[in-house]
Amino acid sequence: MPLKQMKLHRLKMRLNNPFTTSFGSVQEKEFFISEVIDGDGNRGFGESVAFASPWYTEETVETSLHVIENFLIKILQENDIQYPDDVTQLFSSVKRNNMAKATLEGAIWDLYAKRENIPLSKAIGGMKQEIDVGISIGIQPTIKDLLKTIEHYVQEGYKRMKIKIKPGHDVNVLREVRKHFPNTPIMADANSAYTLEDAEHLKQLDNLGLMMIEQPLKDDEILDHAKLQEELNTPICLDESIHSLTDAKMAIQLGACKIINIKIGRVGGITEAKRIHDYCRKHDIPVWCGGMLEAGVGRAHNIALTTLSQFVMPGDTAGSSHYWEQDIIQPEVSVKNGVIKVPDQPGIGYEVDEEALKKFTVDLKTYDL
Ligand SMILES: O=C(O)CCC(=O)c1ccccc1C(=O)O
Ligand SMILES: [Mg+2]
Repeated sequence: MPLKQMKLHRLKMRLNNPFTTSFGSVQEKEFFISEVIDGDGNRGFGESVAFASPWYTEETVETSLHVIENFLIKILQENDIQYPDDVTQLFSSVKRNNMAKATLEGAIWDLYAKRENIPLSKAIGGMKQEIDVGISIGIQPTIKDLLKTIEHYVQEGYKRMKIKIKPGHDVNVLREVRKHFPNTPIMADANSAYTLEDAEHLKQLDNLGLMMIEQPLKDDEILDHAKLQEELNTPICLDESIHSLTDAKMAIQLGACKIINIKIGRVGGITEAKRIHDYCRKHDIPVWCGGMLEAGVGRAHNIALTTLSQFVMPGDTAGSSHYWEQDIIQPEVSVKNGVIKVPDQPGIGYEVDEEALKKFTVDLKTYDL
């Protein structure tokens, strides 16, 4: 692929509502839109997902920029890319920093699909024309607020409700939720807030009919997750623990989880996400696509990934308007009855709205490739 230039648009956008997890709240979001341009004037887009502080993984907006500018761009300048999969191999000389890598790799995948004149979903081997999505609900000020919020999203048709939990705000809350919504598919996400010593307490979740509990323990506690899964009937789903196919293999073979949440940024790009997907498919492990409060470009990548066959559970890719007053793509991502229609235009299948992009841009850097 004749890559000519990479642009890094730094955007600042404000979420409609603060999003609260066991680790704190996010409302202002700074991130990068990567734009790779070829010799024929095609443009591919990617989006970075690291937050301002390293609460989710060790990466931040600033570490992403540091790694992209000083290492990853050089690799693209010094090597020819035949196929997007090459990028993962080339970037492997840089350890971890997966979100930085995925920022550039995603743009190259979009460019590749546009050059081939096919949707990104087809370029990666996806077959679905529609995908099912659920919604992730942050910690609310009161149980009453939470119940009202859930009611709203049940009415909108989202396919499952993900409720954030933390110590002191878990079994009690979920019991109440289950009482009001006896038949709604519900899951919980702890974002690493517990230790194995909480096993007895977490066992109380077993009679609430949850689809799964996501990431109860620390990201590197794969062994402890295996011990916890032995105690729990509720399936464990891993999020923060899975940075690579190697992590996924270890987690599955040790019995640390029964379900995996795949996030493109966390695993270093679409190619690695596909490899994890393929392994899970072979081993009958259901997967679903997680979210990082993305703007439209990242959302479009998640939609394409979710068209792969082993994404058998609703993901976190809610509609644009749930997050943003104005998104940066046209049309915005819309969800009807918990379903997104997969776009059939080339590449990510949504147009980047140049005016919106400009409006939210606080810095722009250009690198010749
Ligand atoms: O709606 C979304 O994009 C996902 C929301 C979410 O749960 C989340 C948001 C930011 C960081 C981590 C997580 C998570 O899945 O743990
Ligand atoms: Mg999670």
